[in-house]
Amino acid sequence: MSEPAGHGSQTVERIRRSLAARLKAAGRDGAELDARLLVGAALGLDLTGMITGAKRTLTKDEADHLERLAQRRLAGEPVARILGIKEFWGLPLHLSAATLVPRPDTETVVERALELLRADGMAERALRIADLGTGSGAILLALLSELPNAHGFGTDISAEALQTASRNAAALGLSQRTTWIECDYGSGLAGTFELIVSNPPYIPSADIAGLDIEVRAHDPRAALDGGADGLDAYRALISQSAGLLASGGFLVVEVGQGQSDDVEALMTASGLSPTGPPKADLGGIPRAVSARRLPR
Ligand SMILES: C[S@@+](CC[C@H](N)C(=O)[O-])C[C@H]1O[C@@H](n2cnc3c(N)ncnc32)[C@H](O)[C@@H]1O
Repeated sequence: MSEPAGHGSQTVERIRRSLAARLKAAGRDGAELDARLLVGAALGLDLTGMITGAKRTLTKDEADHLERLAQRRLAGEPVARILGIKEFWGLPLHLSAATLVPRPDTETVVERALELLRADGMAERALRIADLGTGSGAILLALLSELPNAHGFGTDISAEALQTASRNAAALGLSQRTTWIECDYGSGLAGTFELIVSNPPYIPSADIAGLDIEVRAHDPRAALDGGADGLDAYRALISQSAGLLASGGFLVVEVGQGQSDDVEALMTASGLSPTGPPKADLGGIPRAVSARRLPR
């Protein structure tokens, strides 16, 4: 058993509050939640454990462990990277150095895809779904969790990202309905798909140096860099998708701020028909652009 920390008054509650104050003073967003997550991780406590154990004193080992995690957060590392896990669509997803931390905005792509399939009565069908640039598998696994008869094909140029996605599928009991393929967007896929989704890299190369340290230093560059105008990935994957969509199939992609018109124009130029205005994220920014290969 380790010695209690020498500070005497380092109770779970006090150290959580003091860590939140340090994170706030350092200008880190979400300081309260981050402090709770880091204390929970260092002490192996869930929310209930933190409430019932609020008055207990930390051991020196626990205090040292927490301080190491705190220093990483104070230096700008996102909590999801420190913990190695992030919740997306209510699903806990493991991360690796090769995967983007899935963002809440990306749930807009999942919502739009489900709306389109459900409006068309397709949700119960044995759909084939492709996710181009799948990363942790976030979008694909969220869709499979909602569509009981669908099979998902996730592609990525990163073998390490695909290993992480495959591990996430196994942890969620979805392995049987997934196939992971290392290739350039849709180039390694065969057959046709009722739904293709993608959240590709879309940051213009020159803008990356100006991003917050949490993104610039901790998300993989291959997940961010969209080329000179940010649209390189869309040029590649939209024309590929037009050839892979089944008749009546949908393409839904995430876009960066101000990119929706250009991406819609690329879809139209590839013979796809927009399915309505882009779906906005919670901040009101057009985020999910969708189109359909019209049934002949
Ligand atoms: C913005 S991240 C999105 C990851 C995940 N879909 C999500 O929403 O959290 C883009 C992903 O595309 C992958 N990628 C980049 N270039 C690619 C290419 N040429 N072909 C396939 N995947 C690519 C990256 O490795 C990364 O996993």
